[in-house]
Amino acid sequence: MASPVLETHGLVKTYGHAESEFQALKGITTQIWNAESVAVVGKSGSGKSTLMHLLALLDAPTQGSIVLSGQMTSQLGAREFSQLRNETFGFVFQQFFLNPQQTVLENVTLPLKIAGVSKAERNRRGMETLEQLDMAEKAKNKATTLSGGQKQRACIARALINDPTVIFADEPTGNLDTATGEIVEDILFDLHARRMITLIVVTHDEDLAAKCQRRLIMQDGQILREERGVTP
Ligand SMILES: Nc1ncnc2c1ncn2[C@@H]1O[C@H](COP(=O)(O)OP(=O)(O)OP(=O)(O)O)[C@@H](O)[C@H]1O
Repeated sequence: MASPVLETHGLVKTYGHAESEFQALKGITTQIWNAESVAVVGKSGSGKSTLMHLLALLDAPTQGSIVLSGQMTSQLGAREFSQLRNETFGFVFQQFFLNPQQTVLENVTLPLKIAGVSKAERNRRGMETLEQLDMAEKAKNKATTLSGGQKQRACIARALINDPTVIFADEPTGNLDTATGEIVEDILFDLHARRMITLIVVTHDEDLAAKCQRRLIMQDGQILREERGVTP
């Protein structure tokens, strides 16, 4: 039977203090199942990115809890917390977040460097992953010399390098033209299907959301409703 990879219980996130206080999430209880694809959709300001940041352990909730593979994350120390995040999650962002001073290979292998993997092993695994994404010949290029689609493929390679359980993609095609965006979508859904990677996508793009098995529709810091099924 499927088990949740992530569960949230009564998740509240409040930004600011006193008069400027704003409740961006108002008590979210949900599950993300192992190996499913989920889109988080809703109007601007509805809380999508805030929810993603909490699920990805990039930020802490004001109230409520997050359980990752059965483990209550609030009980982890800071070091365990970042180690778990580095080992379990891969990230693909609209803005790429590649270091322009570094080569593609250095960018892609950064999560391994953080995990303390030797340089030889980093380079071996980096090249293997770049080959899978048809990017091996760009390994020595500086990240700035890549096209948008190539940058996003480098980001997907970086997201994959630690063999993650979950990939978080925040508007992954937002900076790409339609054709390039579709190639990137195909890569992400192919990885999801072949490697059983859980895919959590935050997007305004209805076509992209429709390709996910489930959609969480957010409004004013709450999940308004859920939709299931992939639109053909
Ligand atoms: N650091 C912050 N300080 C104060 N308010 C914040 C902060 N981050 C987000 N907010 C507010 O929380 C609400 C939810 O923001 P969030 O970025 O999660 O929305 P979103 O649905 O992802 O929006 P978009 O689609 O525009 O990216 C918004 O009203 C936003 O202004």
